[in-house]
Amino acid sequence: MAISRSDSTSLGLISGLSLAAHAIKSNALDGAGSQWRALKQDKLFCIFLAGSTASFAGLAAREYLQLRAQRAEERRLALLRQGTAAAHDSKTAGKKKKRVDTGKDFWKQLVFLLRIAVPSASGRGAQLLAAQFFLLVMRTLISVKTAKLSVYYLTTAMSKGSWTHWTRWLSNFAAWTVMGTTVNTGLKYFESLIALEVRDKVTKHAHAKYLGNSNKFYRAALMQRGALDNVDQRIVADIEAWSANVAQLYGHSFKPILEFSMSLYEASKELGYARPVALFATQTLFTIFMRTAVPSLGAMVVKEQALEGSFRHAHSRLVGHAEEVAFLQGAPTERKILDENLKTLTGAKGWHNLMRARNSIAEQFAKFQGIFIGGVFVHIPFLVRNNLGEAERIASFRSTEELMLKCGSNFVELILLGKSLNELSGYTQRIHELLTALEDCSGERERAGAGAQEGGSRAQQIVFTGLCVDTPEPDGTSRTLLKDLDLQMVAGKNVLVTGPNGCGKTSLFRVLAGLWPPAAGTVLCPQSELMWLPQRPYLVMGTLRDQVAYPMLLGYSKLHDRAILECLEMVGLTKLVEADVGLDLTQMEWNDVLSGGERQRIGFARLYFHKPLFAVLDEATSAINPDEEHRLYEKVQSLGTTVFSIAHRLELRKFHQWELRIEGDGSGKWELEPL
Ligand SMILES: Nc1ncnc2c1ncn2[C@@H]1O[C@H](COP(=O)(O)OP(=O)(O)OP(=O)(O)O)[C@@H](O)[C@H]1O
Repeated sequence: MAISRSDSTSLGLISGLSLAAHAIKSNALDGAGSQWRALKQDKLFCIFLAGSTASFAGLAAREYLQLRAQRAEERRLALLRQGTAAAHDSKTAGKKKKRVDTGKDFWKQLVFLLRIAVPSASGRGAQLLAAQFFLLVMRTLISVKTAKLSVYYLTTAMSKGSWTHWTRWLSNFAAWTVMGTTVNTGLKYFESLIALEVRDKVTKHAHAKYLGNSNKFYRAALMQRGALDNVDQRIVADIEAWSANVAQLYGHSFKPILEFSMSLYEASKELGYARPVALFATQTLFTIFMRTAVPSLGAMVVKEQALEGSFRHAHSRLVGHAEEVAFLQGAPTERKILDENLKTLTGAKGWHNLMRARNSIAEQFAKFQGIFIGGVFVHIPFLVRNNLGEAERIASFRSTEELMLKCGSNFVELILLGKSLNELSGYTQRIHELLTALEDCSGERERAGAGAQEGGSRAQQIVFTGLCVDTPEPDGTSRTLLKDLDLQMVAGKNVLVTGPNGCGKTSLFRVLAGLWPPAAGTVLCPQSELMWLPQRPYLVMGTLRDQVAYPMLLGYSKLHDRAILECLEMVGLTKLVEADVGLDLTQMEWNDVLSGGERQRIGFARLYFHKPLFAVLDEATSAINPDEEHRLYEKVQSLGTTVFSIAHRLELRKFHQWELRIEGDGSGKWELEPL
């Protein structure tokens, strides 16, 4: 099969190209004429071509004009909103857009995330990557060998009419088919396993940061800005897309590298190295030039994911407030809000698709240019070679051409990996931003923690010393709620906190719990001995038992059932314990099946169950009738829990020894009086 290399390369590159140029010059008219004649003979095809081109162009123009109008309207609205949070967002989004590319930052961020995804060289992730690598090498071997042998045998069989060669082709084809199918299936399977493994590791890492000991999820919810907006979207959707992209890129970057090198090696046996090298140098230059014309896919991904997040958030809000909206008959308004969100999302995606089409033109052009130039480089030596029989010439040409085509398409694939990396950079930035922002929250927490320290040996009391509390305004401007508060709270001395709405009653306890950092001063508090009962107690997904034991999750364990039943009895909720299922009773959403008063009673049952030394009762009995309220308070006292209460009802004063009155006039003034 092989022809001597000196034969094939005896024609120099330049002289070969000048021969080709001469041939084109002499036959260009003939080429164009033959195309024209072929078209004229096929009128039906011409009509179809003209019709479909016209309708495509019409549709594309309409889409373009619509999207342009929509973008102009969005820009106008953004200008109107200037100075508001929305304008702030769009400005920061604009800044972000510039930063998304595959530069140095991207590689740093990617390495940072990959270290989380594959933490050790012997772990499951590394094993999967190694297995995938061997499969990739195997597939490349199969594909390169098949290309060369198959084409050679088949072309020889056809040109010589040789059954022997045809049978060789058949057995070769059958053998490689079985192997190829197995390897390709393995590759797909391992790609999905890698994607899952990467997602699992990165998501768990994000969960650990988000839901670690320091209430970062609370800060994330509080500071819904920048990297902490749509945390759910980033953790659920972005990490999933990033993992799938990484797994796909791993396979798709090794494959072209391997296939390119092996095909080039095989083809060089016929063509030498000069032609392929010249070919790929041309292609590199061409592709670099084309890439300057394409937009940044990373920036598009960032924007799209942010809009997806907002759309999802709008839906979640409706689910969370379904009852209020239904009472207010707000469905048409909510629909408008959701449709507006959808419109912004589809508008942005539509525009991006148009930009991607530009990208695709550049890509397709690069591919066809590769095939064209590749073809010319391979065609010339065989066109001028006279020392081969017809069958031999065709067989050698076809098998070499096949290899060079493989080389070419892999080379283009390799260069176009830039596109996939560009898309990946969008997800990478969003996830990296989130993890870094969660890391930064620690600073806040440390500052908060500096205020709300564990009491140590003084664990039987809560002490505020020179405490100042400011609101954490997202734009950096804050208001003073409390100034220089000195208060020592000892066991058995309950404090009633009063003041006008918004004066900072709850905020004082946010600082006490370490959720907000104090503006100045310190708080000493036995955190593990403090419990908070809000107006709307949180109900966890789980059994009735879990509602009482929260934050302990007992599930179906009956270990504490007696105590839990007693607590439910004390708050008058034994009716919830159904005869057949008992405390195993589970509801999809407890908030939907319990009334406001029942929810507050669950809160008290929880308090009785845990018996903390201190508790903050923040309007915790607002939905309970006064008689019951008294009994609940008496029980709290008898269990030895000292309380801070925020309450407006005068009847509750008798359960407290002190009143802390906050002025709420912006001066931060307060008064402490015995009751
Ligand atoms: N996350 C926040 N970011 C910025 N400001 C906040 C935040 N949470 C509360 N505030 C502001 O802090 C002030 C005090 O709020 P706080 O909840 O402590 O009021 P309150 O005295 O408990 O009021 P009420 O009696 O109505 O429950 C309010 O003006 C409120 O707008």
